[in-house]
Amino acid sequence: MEKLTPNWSSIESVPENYIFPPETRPGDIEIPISHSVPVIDLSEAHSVDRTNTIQKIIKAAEEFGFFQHYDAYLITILLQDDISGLQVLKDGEWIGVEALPHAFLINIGYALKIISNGKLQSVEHRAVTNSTHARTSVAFFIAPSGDCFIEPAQDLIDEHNPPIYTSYKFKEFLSRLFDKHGDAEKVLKSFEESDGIL
Ligand SMILES: O=C(O)CCC(=O)C(=O)O
Ligand SMILES: [Fe+2]
Repeated sequence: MEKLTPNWSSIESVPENYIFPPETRPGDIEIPISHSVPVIDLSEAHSVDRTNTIQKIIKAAEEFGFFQHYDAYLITILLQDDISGLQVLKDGEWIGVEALPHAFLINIGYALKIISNGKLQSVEHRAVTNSTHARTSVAFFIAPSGDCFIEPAQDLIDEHNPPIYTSYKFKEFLSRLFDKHGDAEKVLKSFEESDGIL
């Protein structure tokens, strides 16, 4: 873990040239409400004949976009073109993230949320298609290996900040995720110190 976050507690600011002044930052986009988003029961994906579920997902992805989820790994580095489509869920509402060409968008994954002892939040997000312009995005996932132990970084733990999560092997997270049919919230809860219930 020390190798992953060597100077964590001493980092206080972001270099100036990495910061866009507020007036040049992209804004939020208003999201039209859709009542026709399909709901697909992913528990069927465990049955012997998964083809039907997979076809439903492919069709929904083509017509609507990429379903809502949290990223599971450390960070996702996302490169978008200038067609917006990414949306994040905040206070129960979907907010469109205006695309910023030539910039990377960094999403925090669950593993990093745990390493930061809950200081860094993972955000629920989705990507939607639009009927007039094709959109391309490239996601690069930085993932721990399956045998890597994920736990709150020692530098962030003291008497006032007890660890919120237990230590676990990353492959254990992935296998619980499959057991819980992709419900990452439930899985994360099972790794909380106060919970520990599978
Ligand atoms: O295309 C996008 O903007 C998001 C893709 C995404 O969320 C993912 O690959 O995890
Ligand atoms: Fe994602």
